[in-house]
Amino acid sequence: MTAPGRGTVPRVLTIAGTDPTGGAGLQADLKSIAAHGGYGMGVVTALVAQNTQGVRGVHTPPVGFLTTQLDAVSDDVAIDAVKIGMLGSVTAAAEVTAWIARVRPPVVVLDPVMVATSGDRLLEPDAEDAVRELLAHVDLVTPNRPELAVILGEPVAATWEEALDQGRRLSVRSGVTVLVKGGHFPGDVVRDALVDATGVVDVVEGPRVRTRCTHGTGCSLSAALATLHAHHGAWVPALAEARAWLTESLEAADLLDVGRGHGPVSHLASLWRTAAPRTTPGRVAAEWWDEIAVVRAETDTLPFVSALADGSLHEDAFSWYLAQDALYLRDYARVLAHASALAPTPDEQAFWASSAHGAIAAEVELHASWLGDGQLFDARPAPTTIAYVDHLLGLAARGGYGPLVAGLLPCFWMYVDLGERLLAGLGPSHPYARWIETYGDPAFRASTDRAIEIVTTLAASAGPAEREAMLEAFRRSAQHERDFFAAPVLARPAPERVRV
Ligand SMILES: Nc1ncnc2c1ncn2[C@@H]1O[C@H](COP(=O)(O)OP(=O)(O)OP(=O)(O)O)[C@@H](O)[C@H]1O
Ligand SMILES: Cc1ncc(COP(=O)(O)O)c(N)n1
Repeated sequence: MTAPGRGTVPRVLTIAGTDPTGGAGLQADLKSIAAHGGYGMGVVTALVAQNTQGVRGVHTPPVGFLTTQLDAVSDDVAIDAVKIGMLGSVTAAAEVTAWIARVRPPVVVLDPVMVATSGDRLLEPDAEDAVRELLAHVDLVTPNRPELAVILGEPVAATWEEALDQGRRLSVRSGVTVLVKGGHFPGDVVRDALVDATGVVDVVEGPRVRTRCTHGTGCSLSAALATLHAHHGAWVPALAEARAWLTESLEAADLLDVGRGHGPVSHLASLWRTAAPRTTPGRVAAEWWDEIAVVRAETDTLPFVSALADGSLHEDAFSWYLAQDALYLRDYARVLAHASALAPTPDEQAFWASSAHGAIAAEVELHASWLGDGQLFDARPAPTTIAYVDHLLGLAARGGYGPLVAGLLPCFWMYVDLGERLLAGLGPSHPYARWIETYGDPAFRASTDRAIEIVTTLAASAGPAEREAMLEAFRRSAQHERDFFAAPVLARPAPERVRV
């Protein structure tokens, strides 16, 4: 989706009553205007305490305040289109008529709201004449089947053809284009027709959507038409586009799960379908974990990991691995300390500092308890150790906090994952139980969860380039983890032994 250029977003004003549940009236109009690429503005005629089940009360502010609202908009903003919905009273209708006559907005659509879907009246009976007078000042009127009859002072049309005929006569009488709406006629196909005074009829058909959620369809359609006319400059393409949108919005309506009566349509369903999915820390975590699925599977099947799991790992190979781990931890601790230095918050600074302390303490512990004081072992860093450490030191040198902490994450995450699984299958006399317990430890899990939280929260709010750089650092560290586990040679020839 490209950003709209200057002057390409029509400024559309709705003059309507309210619906605090957001399905009809002014709230629905604003969503509809936005869904069609318009800038929505709203002047309130009446406050309606209603929900999807019915109307509980109507509060009409003094009509003088309606005028103040209308003037506040027109004194400041160039209006491209107006939609008029619920007027409620004679005085409100007369006031809006006077304002329209004065301001002469380029396009005016009148939805002559009289009765809600629930059956509650939204227009005082004596205001019907005032609505008829307003007709002379509008470009399109969108009555439903009963409203068409009331405006003409005739019985409700029994058939679609009768409704079309009523629409034609209303257009001749008022000089206004009439949208005859077929929502109230039975059948699998729903028809709407634009009828003008010359007798031209343009019918747009669509499937009837099987849903109870039709609250506010008339409001939403008329607001869509006002906005789309500002885009297209004509009613027929505006209606075709609005109808296709309304069908999609009705199809998605049940998913909203709003209210227990006639729910609202899903005004933004089409945008939500095509918009990029929202990035959340949880989604980043799931995607990144999935991203290294192959590397994790390769790690799990390494001979070293299998032998460690069943306890058959030769002591020499384990010692060699531990020595590499100790060498790695020295630099890993330095890089964690670097992350602490770059951290944007005291909390994160403390976390990385404490992790740095944990890593170097683990190195000291490895020496003391596993490698033995004065024990000889091959202490030169293996190529895999050098490569992993160089990758992390490179991230630290480049100075970006995001990629750096993303690169630090696999050492937490892959270890805790492996440690927990090894711990779950640990037999009673496993020779490396104590070492495995370090990584399956709940405290290490808690640190890992915090590291995941920090990194994924950062990635979720980062721009695409930064997020990709973070993912790349994470991916490469995961590969280094795998290679680190692949490095020990299980049946080792007598190694060259030096003292650390
Ligand atoms: N179930 C449905 N499936 C498809 N389109 C529908 C359905 N119900 C209504 N519509 C369409 O919604 C629009 C409004 O129709 P309707 O004739 O119900 O007007 P309304 O009574 O003014 O609406 P409201 O429910 O807001 O009072 C029309 O375009 C109509 O064709
Ligand atoms: C403020 C206001 N305006 C219009 C309607 C009609 O919508 P519906 O007929 O779908 O209830 C309404 N219920 N409330």
